[in-house]
Amino acid sequence: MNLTESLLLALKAHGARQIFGIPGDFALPFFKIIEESQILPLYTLSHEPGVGFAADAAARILGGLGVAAVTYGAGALNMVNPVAAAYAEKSPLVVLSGGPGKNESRAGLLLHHQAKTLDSQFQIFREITCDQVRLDDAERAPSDIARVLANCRRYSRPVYIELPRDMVAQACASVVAMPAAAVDDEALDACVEEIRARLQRASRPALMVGVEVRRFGLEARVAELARRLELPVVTSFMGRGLLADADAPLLGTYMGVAGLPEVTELVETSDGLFLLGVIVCDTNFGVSASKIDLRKTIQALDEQVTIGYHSYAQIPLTALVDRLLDRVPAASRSYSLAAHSFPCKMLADQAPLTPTDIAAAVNDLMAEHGKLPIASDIGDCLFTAMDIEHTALVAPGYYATMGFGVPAGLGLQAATGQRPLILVGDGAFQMTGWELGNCQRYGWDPIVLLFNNASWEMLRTFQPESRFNDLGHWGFAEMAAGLGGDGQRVGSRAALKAALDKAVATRGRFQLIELSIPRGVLSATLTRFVAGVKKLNA
Ligand SMILES: Cc1ncc(Cc2c([C@H](C)O)sc(CCOP(=O)(O)OP(=O)(O)O)c2C)c(N)n1
Ligand SMILES: [Mg+2]
Repeated sequence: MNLTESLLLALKAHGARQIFGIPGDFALPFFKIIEESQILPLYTLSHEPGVGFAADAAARILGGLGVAAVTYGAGALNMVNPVAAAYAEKSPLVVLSGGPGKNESRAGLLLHHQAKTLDSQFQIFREITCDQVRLDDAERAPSDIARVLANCRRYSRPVYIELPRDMVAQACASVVAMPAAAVDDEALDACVEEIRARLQRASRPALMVGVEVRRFGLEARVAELARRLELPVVTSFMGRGLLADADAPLLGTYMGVAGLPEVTELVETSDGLFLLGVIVCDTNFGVSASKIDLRKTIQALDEQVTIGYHSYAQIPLTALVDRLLDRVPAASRSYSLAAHSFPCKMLADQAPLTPTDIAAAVNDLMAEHGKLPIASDIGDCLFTAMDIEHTALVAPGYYATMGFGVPAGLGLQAATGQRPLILVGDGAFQMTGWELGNCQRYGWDPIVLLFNNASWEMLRTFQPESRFNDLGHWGFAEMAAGLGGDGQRVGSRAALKAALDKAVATRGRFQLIELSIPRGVLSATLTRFVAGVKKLNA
């Protein structure tokens, strides 16, 4: 077996199900082995940001590893932003980069794709990954790969693997997975007992679930725990979509002043707020009407549990949830809450479109045809998603990079085989929407809702006087056919309903519905968000 095959088998054993990539001369040798070995399917896309976002989304939706394969220099450095997004949002993404062979630097020439030194790329990725390795020693490679992939899964953060092109076909032993890190049983018990005592003492305990619950595949167990503890559950903004299909007392998504009043009230008045796998960041908490005193909460994140002024170290979320379930008796009755009612039954008349109409039309579509997993870009399309029924959702809710939506939708379909719904603004579509041109080769057929307000509208809400937020009119619908799909521009509710019905009925080609939204017409959530931020900053 050669080094690349050993690596591919290890990736598969650690939960990778496909590779997204763009080759280059430094990567051709290992791409050849990927293609010929058929250990993992390879999907090439058109621009490395799309490769990174697609691989990230595949990791998020499957709870496995996402794999992004690129060439050295121009390819890998083109993907820094998606890897940084994966790091910030705790997505287990593996970056495979080709690299110069051992002797190439000895010729004394600068190499093409070299930025500063031959090691610069490695140093850049050190900053946005939790572990890195250059596979320049076939003897050491199996243990190096085992360590790096174990850390990728354990910390749910990206890792960087550089494959010098003179190493990829070297004979190499298979990789033996590292055993899971030991957990101190007594510390775990003490931590669980203290959490239970805190929750029992609280008069208004509540559970907030965040991204780590999905990253470690804990949704069903956390739903069971919420039922047993009889805790109302909310998701963080980033955690939207969590527990969508679980039998859990889910109240909604916490968004402070921008969110549902009953959710805001529950979270901000709770005297026993249990943050499970929640990243404590501004998009999750920045819009709190009353500053939540985090010192009064229980926070479990990054293998640490903080209660008040003290912390328990090395308590993985899985071990914590499992031990809580061991200690909390099964519920005698099923505990559920009145589900929040979302906009629905859109009136299919000639009225112009608003984001709330779009959410209602999507809810009607899902009520009739079943839920669709959603990949959303940032912008008002993501705020609109807060009015869509709970369903699997991948979105860069915290790192907030544009360009995620379309490639992430392709990643979802590659990973799950399910047809996704993609929500994207016109500005973000201009960045990576062209990846739709790859759908035909792979038989992907997402339904794309393109929110066209001819504007960087989110920016305009903060700085309305700036004309540079005007994007002008791009004929996105007309471009769809050239990319191998079907496009339609709609400006009324009736036209939207008809376009969605046609899209659902058409399989095998992506369906792009360009939604003409009048300037300044915002979703209810973004309207509340902007008003809330202005009030908090006043
Ligand atoms: C890669 C990238 N570049 C720039 C930004 C800044 C930015 C926003 C965030 C605040 O940083 S929101 C926004 C406008 C988005 O426009 P569009 O996709 O059309 O959506 P909408 O019209 O709904 O706003 C920009 C440019 C970003 N988030 N990501
Ligand atoms: Mg826009």
